[in-house]
Amino acid sequence: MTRVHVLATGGTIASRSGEGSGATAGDSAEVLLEGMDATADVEVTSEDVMTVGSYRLGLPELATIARVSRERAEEPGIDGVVVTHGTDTMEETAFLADLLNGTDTPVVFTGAQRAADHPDTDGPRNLRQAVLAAAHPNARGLGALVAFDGLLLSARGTRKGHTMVSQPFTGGTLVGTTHGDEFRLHARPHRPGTLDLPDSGLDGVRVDLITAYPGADPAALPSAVDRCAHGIVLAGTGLGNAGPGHAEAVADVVARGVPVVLATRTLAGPVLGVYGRGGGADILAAGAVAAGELTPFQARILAAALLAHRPDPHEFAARFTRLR
Ligand SMILES: NC(=O)C[C@H](N)C(=O)O
Repeated sequence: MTRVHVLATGGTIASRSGEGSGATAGDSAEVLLEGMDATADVEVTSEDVMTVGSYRLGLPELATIARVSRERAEEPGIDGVVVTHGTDTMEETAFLADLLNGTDTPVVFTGAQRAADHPDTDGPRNLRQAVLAAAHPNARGLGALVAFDGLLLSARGTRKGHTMVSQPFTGGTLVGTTHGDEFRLHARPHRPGTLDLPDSGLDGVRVDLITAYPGADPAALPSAVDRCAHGIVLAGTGLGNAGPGHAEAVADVVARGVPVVLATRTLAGPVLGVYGRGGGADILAAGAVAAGELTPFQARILAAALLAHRPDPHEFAARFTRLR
């Protein structure tokens, strides 16, 4: 019999309104599975990793979740792993899990937009679809995925694009769809490679995200380094541009040994060094590494995972460019 192992981490799928200051995560994996309709032919086991809203997570917790997901994926008796997680930062943890997953066993993230005690909660349905996708033979080798409201998206490239609708995720590759108990594979996601974390995980690693906007102060870059950032992601405008002073600020922090990744705050498309006068061409010439098509949030996760190994700047640039 196919076995799927569920890792619960919290989020709205595990939250109830209760009394007091708003919904909080509290339901265990066991409670989540009690609310889910049984799945014929799939044995479901589970464990609790943590029980928090994903807006409270830091990099060490992301590393814990991603590592446990990989360890379970490596277990011979487990055919698929499901991670229940808050939607706010699912795109970060799922991408880290994708980077770490060198096995053929899929790791399928899911959650809910409406709390467990909401009359129209979407959690049990999403969980069931995630379990069925994780159990499916066609899901093998797909890395980490996000199953939500009938769609299965690649972890790489996806982002939360709406605060409250039932399908909040956008971007990424549409890998498959589920309809009832039927799962269909449409495409295989682009996965350029995997990596390991050191024993210390992401403890102590700091990567700051700085956004370009009209009138933005380029001093945000050196002050991030003063506050001990090991790396910076600059979310530029459009193709990866920023206003006066940013290219010089990039050159300054790169000279101090702190890598800068140039991403775009635009929803889709690659970073390209097209514009001068401080635009992307100058920022890349100042030593920034292009994020390619990675979102700023996922570029930050890749940068953190690489910086955990304390690479020299050339090694960082080469590994980032290979895995982006
Ligand atoms: N829908 C959700 O799961 C949002 C929740 N606040 C979280 O990210 O934990």
